[in-house]
Amino acid sequence: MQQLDLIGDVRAQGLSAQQIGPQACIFRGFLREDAAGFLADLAAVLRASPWRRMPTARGWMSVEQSNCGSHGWVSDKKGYRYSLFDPLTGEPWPDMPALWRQRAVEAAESAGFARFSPQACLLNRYGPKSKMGLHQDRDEEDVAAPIVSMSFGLPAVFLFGGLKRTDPVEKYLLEHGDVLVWGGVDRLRFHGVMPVRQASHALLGEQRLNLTFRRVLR
Ligand SMILES: O=C(O)CCC(=O)C(=O)O
Ligand SMILES: [Fe+2]
Repeated sequence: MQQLDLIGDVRAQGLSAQQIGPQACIFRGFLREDAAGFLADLAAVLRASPWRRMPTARGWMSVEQSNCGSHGWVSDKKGYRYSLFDPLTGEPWPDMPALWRQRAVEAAESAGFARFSPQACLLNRYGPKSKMGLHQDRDEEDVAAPIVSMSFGLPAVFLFGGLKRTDPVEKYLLEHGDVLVWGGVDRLRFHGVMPVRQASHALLGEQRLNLTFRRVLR
């Protein structure tokens, strides 16, 4: 089993890495210096593909979502899938900003996943009380690639379960600037987000933003 081998390097850069599974790791404050750059890019992404709430077979997502990259994750009454086009505009999704891609690739590499090449970035916007139920990320054909997840704004409690829905879950606080990477033997673990507590973040106000970078096709 491949273990994280670059935690030493990350620490040397003044960042702390918290291993939460054999191949899962939280890099605390990884994006501390990048928030302004990410927010500038976010405005451009959202001009092309605005926030929207997606329907599911059983109701509505509690988060607002968008995508950038060549592929975007979409949900409707028929189910979940990746699409080359934004169903709201009929246009391709906006490009993945270079800074976002670069930091996602660096985080993956720091967690032991070299040559990560994401095709999709799903954007989630959590207002107060928004949550995400336990699920697996399994709409991607390529589960050899990790998921890289970036958090900004209000903190949230991330639930990290096992490979079965009924396995016990661990709880980790994800804060502004944290990056979580999970892959390999941890790639299909159930996970979710507890309802975000109402508060105001200095930069982002009453919201939490989460970006997940995914390799869709092999
Ligand atoms: O918001 C998060 O931290 C996780 C989001 C997530 O699991 C997803 O978009 O599939
Ligand atoms: Fe997920």
